[in-house]
Amino acid sequence: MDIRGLGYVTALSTDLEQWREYAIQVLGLMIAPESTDDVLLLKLDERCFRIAVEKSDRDGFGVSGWEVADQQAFDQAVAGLEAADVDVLPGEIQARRVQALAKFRDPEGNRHEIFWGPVSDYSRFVSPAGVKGFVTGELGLGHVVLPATAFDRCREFYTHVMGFGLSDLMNVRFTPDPAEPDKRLHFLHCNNARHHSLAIFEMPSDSGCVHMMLEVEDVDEVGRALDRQQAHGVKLSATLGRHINDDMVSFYMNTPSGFDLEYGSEGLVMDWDKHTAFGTTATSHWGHDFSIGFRQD
Ligand SMILES: Cc1ccc(O)c(O)c1CC[C@@H]1C(=O)CC[C@]2(C)C(=O)CC[C@@H]12
Ligand SMILES: [Fe+2]
Repeated sequence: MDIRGLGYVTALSTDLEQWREYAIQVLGLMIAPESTDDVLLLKLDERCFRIAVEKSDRDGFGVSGWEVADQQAFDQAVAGLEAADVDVLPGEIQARRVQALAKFRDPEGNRHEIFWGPVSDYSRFVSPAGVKGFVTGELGLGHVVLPATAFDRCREFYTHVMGFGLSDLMNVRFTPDPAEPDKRLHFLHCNNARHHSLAIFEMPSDSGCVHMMLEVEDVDEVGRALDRQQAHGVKLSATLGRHINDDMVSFYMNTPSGFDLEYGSEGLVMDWDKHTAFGTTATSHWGHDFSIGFRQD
C-alpha cells in the first residue's frame, strides 16, 4: 500500500460552537464556507478542509484519512486490506470531498479511511489569528498518535498491510512500579519525508487518540500559539520542548474533543535512504514536561 500522507482527520463533538471558537482563536484555522450545522470543516491550506468536526452525542476522535495517489493505488490498497481479511466498506465521498473512499478499522478498532483525489478550490489560507501558514503539501497534514493495546497486531497491520515503515521507537516507563512493563511507542512513516505520520502507543485512550500534530512554518508561530492557548484558558498538556527523533519544537494542549493537539515547527525532513531506526529512552532534548498534563487544576 502506497500511502502518500495523512490527508485529513475527523473529530466528534457535542459542541461545535466551542470547536469553532477554538479553531479560529487558538489554532488560527479558517472555517470553510461548506460547513453546516452538523459538520465544521476546518481549512488550513489550499484544500477545502483538513479537519472535519462532526456533531455527535459524544466528544472524541473520529477517523484518520490516508491519501493515495490515484485510482490504481486506491484499488491496490483495498485489495491489500481485503487480502488481509480486513472489512472494507465504501465511504462518503461527498462528505470528504474526494474521488474514492474506503473505510476500515485497525486491530485496535481505531477508525481509518483511505482516499484519493481531494477536491480543492485553491482559495488561499488566510488565518483569522494571523498564522503565516501550516506545513502540509508533500509532507501531509501532520501526524496522529493512536492507542494500540493490541500492540503486536497493530504493528503488524501498519507495517505489513498498510505499508508504514518504522522511523524509531521508545519504551516509555510510565509508573515507578518496577513490575509494570514499559509501554511501547513506535513512530511510523508513510511515503513522504515527514518523520512520522502515525505513532502507536501501547496504552488505551478515552478519546480514541493520544494526540494529533499540526506543524507551522516557524518557531515564532509556535510561541504565538502558546500565547493564544494561555489567553483562551486552554489546558496545556505538555510544555514547550524539542523532540529528539524529529527535532520538532512543540507544545501540547487539549482540544474540545478531549484528545490533545501538538502544535510544532522545525520538524525534520527525512531522507529515508540514509536513515537507520533507533531506540531512545528520552522524549526531548529539552522541555516537554508531560507531567503538567496529569495535574488536576
Ligand atoms: C517522544 C515524541 C516524539 C515525537 C513526537 O511527535 C511526540 O509526540 C513524542 C511524544 C509522544 C508521547 C505522547 O504523545 C503521550 C505521552 C507520552 C507517551 C509520554 O509520556 C512520553 C512520550 C509521550
Ligand atoms: Fe507528536
